[in-house]
Amino acid sequence: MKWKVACLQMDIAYGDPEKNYKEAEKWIANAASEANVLVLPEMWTTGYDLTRVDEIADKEARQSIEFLQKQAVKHQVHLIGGSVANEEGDGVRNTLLIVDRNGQLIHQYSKLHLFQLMDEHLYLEAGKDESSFELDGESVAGFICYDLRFPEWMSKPVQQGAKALFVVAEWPAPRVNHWRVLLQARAIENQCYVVACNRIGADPKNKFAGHSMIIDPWGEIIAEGGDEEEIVTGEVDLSEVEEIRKRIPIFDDRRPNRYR
Ligand SMILES: NC(=O)CCC(=O)C(=O)O
Repeated sequence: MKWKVACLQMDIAYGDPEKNYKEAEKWIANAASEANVLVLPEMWTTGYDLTRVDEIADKEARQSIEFLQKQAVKHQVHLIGGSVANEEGDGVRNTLLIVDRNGQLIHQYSKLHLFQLMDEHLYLEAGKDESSFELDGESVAGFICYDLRFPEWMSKPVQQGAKALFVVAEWPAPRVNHWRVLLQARAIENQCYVVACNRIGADPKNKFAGHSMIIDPWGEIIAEGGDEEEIVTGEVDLSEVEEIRKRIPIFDDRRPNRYR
């Protein structure tokens, strides 16, 4: 399976979902002419306006799901639909929405690791979902920002067959070095593609890094964004994963009973 992927490295209006839906519509239309799997950033409907999150979160993510379904069908693209503030019965979660080109919501994943430096633990609930899902019959997985610092969590779907890991983020500029190195490390240690979309711009507390990245299973950077709004595109050829896993068979050589 080959995909042309695009990371929508967009700015996000703080606490203004209606403006963000309008902007995202333009971004999706532009990216759809270049790619068939589009990735939006973390919390793209609201940004990190957490003090108002009860007011502006999307109820059961309904409006966001409907928006993504309409865009996916209109442009015939799969949408790794970034994450949104999702108000569920027992609280608000940071939820990644995956919609395929037929408009089916094929998976939801709520962020497991809440990032205390950005107050997530004060306003959000941790998720309970698995990260893996199938896209065009291929096993892949989706993660959200701070999850990137937890290699055991990111390798879990890979042990079960995932060949590509999607990451959506609002990763601040002062730690861009961590972002780049960790993404490359996750690709190398899991011998899989990593497709990571980070926002750009600033909110009242943080300036964000951009530098969305598409990395192959050997750890080579196929494409990387800079410090501006842009669409970062690259080709993902999943047959490469098998090739690399044969070259250095780390999954055969693992000794899990010695790791605890
Ligand atoms: N939105 C996030 O989870 C940010 C994570 C982050 O900045 C980090 O350093 O980790």
